[in-house]
Amino acid sequence: MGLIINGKWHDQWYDTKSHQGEFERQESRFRDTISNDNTSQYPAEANRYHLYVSLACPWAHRTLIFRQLKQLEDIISVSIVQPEMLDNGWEFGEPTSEFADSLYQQEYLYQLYLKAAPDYQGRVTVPVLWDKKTQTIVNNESSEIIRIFNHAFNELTGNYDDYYPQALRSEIDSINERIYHTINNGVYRAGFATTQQAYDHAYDELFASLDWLEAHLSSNRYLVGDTLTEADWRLFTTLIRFDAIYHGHFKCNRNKLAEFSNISHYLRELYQFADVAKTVDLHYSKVHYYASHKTINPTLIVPKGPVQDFLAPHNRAQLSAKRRQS
Ligand SMILES: N[C@@H](CCC(=O)N[C@@H](CS)C(=O)NCC(=O)O)C(=O)O
Repeated sequence: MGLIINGKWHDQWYDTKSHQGEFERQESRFRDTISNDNTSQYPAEANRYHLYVSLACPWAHRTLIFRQLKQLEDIISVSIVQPEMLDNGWEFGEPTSEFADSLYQQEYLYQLYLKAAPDYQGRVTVPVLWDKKTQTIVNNESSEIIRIFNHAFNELTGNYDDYYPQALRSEIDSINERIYHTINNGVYRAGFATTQQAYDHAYDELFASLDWLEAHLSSNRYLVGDTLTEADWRLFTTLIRFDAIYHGHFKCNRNKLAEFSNISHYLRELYQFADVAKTVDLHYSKVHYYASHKTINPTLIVPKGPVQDFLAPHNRAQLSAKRRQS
């Protein structure tokens, strides 16, 4: 893994030394939007935009879920990078492989970043929302890409489902804030910490939030009452990887999620929602984490377990019924 400095790729692990052993996530650089106004720089058009993802990455996974939920599969094409992220960062496969760069047949994702911006400095991350027409990156920040997918193409698809409804925005934003810091990024802060203190701090905040979540989900079907929102999907992509990856690889091991009853049922409900299960690939995800992070797992051995059944029944519908009665 590495980053671009002055137009060249450098193989380099995260710099935690300058932050007392804490992992700090880099701000995303490309922050444009797509709108349904034809005069905008990036108007909503079918077959114009392309998504670059890794199936392992929880941030990229959010965008795949929104592509699925909002019925954008025929309008927005996708390329998937290879699971391992090694000395050259994210890599593509041979042009005939399932991991090919179907647009430019490049070898590495960093080449795409340099194509978009020859002056780009920093880490090369997925997801990337690419404009085939102007050949540049529209946006590489998952929280913004999902909002683009939530509404920009509604008139083209006829799908008006809204996961960020106006009336709930302030509640969604404040839940997102807590979950981003302590859970989504919290597992990374624990796993990439290079001092005991930084790890302990991230671990404590993570499990305090999971305890809060378990209690919250005892009387709320979703994060924001009875309405399924983007806050749930943002959380889902971390929860689904938790027992298979973060519990062992990132040392988030006070409990397995399977030990939290409400969280487990909630997770199964989300997994079983529409075609969301099609976006989940835990084998590929395990290969990415265990076989890429040499500093954490030097043998690069990928564990076989755990055995999990996300298709087992869940009890979440009873909760909405109960709320209606009370
Ligand atoms: N803020 C970004 C974060 C994306 C991100 O960090 N992706 C990881 C994969 S899970 C990545 O590509 N990391 C490469 C690196 O850090 O060098 C987003 O949410 O879109």
